[in-house]
This record gives sequence, structure tokens and C-alpha cells, in this order.
Amino acid sequence: MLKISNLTKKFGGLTAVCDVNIEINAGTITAIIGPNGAGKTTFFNMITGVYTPTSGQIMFQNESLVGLKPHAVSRKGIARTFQNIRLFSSMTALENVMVGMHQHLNYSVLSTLLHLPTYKKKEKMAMKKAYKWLEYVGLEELYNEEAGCLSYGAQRRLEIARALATEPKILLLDEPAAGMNPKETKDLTNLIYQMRDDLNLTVVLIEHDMKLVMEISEYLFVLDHGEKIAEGKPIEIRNNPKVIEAYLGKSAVTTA
Ligand SMILES: Nc1ncnc2c1ncn2[C@@H]1O[C@H](COP(=O)(O)OP(=O)(O)OP(=O)(O)O)[C@@H](O)[C@H]1O
Repeated sequence: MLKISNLTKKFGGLTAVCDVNIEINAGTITAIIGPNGAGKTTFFNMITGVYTPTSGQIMFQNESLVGLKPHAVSRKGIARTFQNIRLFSSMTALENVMVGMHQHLNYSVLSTLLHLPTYKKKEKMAMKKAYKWLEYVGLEELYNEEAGCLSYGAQRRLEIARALATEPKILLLDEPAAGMNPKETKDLTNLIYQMRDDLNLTVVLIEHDMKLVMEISEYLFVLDHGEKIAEGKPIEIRNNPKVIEAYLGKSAVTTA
């Protein structure tokens, strides 16, 4: 579904992502892991059109994404959440999800300005759909609450609802469990399985919570200093000396 070849991103003299090759199959749950500064978010930013790669190719369902702006990538069916939650904090939960949908609703400028019946009808439909997504992530009772007043776990779920509202084929989650308590993390795990199974979604997550990653991922890619140092199933990654070294230093490998 997603084929990334020889992807590189340089920021001046720093190579944040270096010649990375990754393939992600439809309907899988995949994790991208690696120590801080390994290049994981930069990698997501290239897929989603935030950064243009210095070189390399990103093919999504046999179409190149390189050079597309974020809204165009989203229209192709790739949605994401952010490491630092990016909600409109003074808007309600429902309104935040509606924002996610608007790029898919084609209003003419005139119908928007004049609030013509077509505009009103589409807005009503959007509201219903947004509510459905809130229900899906278990936030329907909080639909009218300001996003900024929601608990941390609820805000992360709201970001997921907003991403789902764009009806993606692939969902990229950047540290979805960061700051969550164990109960919220467990609920998140169930939600990820549910999204894959009910919505046929391909899920790619960047995550530091190793327990979650090892439990949920079918396949993992490991980045370190911008390079892919390993890939495989959880059991292979857990025992890979290069991965242990990247996380814990060389001494951890020699003493293991
Ligand atoms: N816009 C930018 N300009 C310059 N350097 C950047 C930029 N974005 C990222 N970097 C650098 O690229 C490297 C990789 O950063 P990135 O955020 O992709 O790592 P990460 O694996 O997501 O880290 P973390 O787990 O801490 O979020 C880091 O050295 C970072 O400082």
C-alpha cells in the first residue's frame, strides 16, 4: 500500500532521515520505533507533505506523494495525529471533528457566504457524521465540551476522531499513548484494533511505549540516527543486538 524507497531528508548539514526503504501492507498495524531524534517524526512529515524529501520516493497505491501539499495527501487517504496534540482548544469536540471533514465537503463560496440551503444541508450532514465519529471513539457525551477542557486521553481520542473524519485508508499515529495512564493506553490499544478490523484501516504508529508497541504491532521498523537499522516481527526486534545497542548502548549488548 505504501512503498518508500531511498528516502532522505537533510536539514542543512544534518541528515534526519537517510536512505530509508520501508513497505507497508494494507490492513496491517506497523510501528516505527527508535530513540529520540532518530528521524521518526521527520519520516511522517515527509509522507504527509509537511516536508519535501531531499531525495527518494513515496508511493501510495502506486501513486507518488512527493511534492504534494498536506491537504492533497489527506485527500488521497492518509490521515495523521500529532506528537503534540493539535486541537482547536476553544472549539467544541464536535466542531474539531467537523474541521477534519471540511476539506472533503465541496461548498461554493457563494453558498457558504449566503448560507444557501445546499450549504445548510451539507453542514447538517457533516454534524451528524462528526457525532458518529465521536461515538466511535467513545466521546459522544463530551461532544459539546471545549477541546481544551478534555482530559489528556480524551484529547488524543478526539485527534483520532478528527483524523477518521477524513475517511483515510492509512492512519499515522505519532506517539498516541504519550502521557496516557495504563487504563487509557489499554483503551487505545482496543481502539487501534477496532479501527483496523471495522474500518479496514492500515495503521502506522510511532511510539515509545514498548509494551504497547510489542503487543499491537505485526511488524516494526527501527530507525536510529536517521537510518533504518532493523525491521521484523516483534520477537525479532526484541532480540536484535543492533536495536538493543541503539536504545541502551553498546555495553548492554556485550553484557546481555
Ligand atoms: N525542521 C527541522 N529543522 C532542523 N532540524 C530538524 C527539523 N526537524 C527535525 N530536525 C532534526 O532531525 C532529527 C530527527 O528529528 P525527529 O523529530 O524526526 O526525530 P524523532 O525520532 O521523531 O524524535 P522523538 O522521538 O524525540 O520525537 C533531530 O536531530 C531533529 O533535531
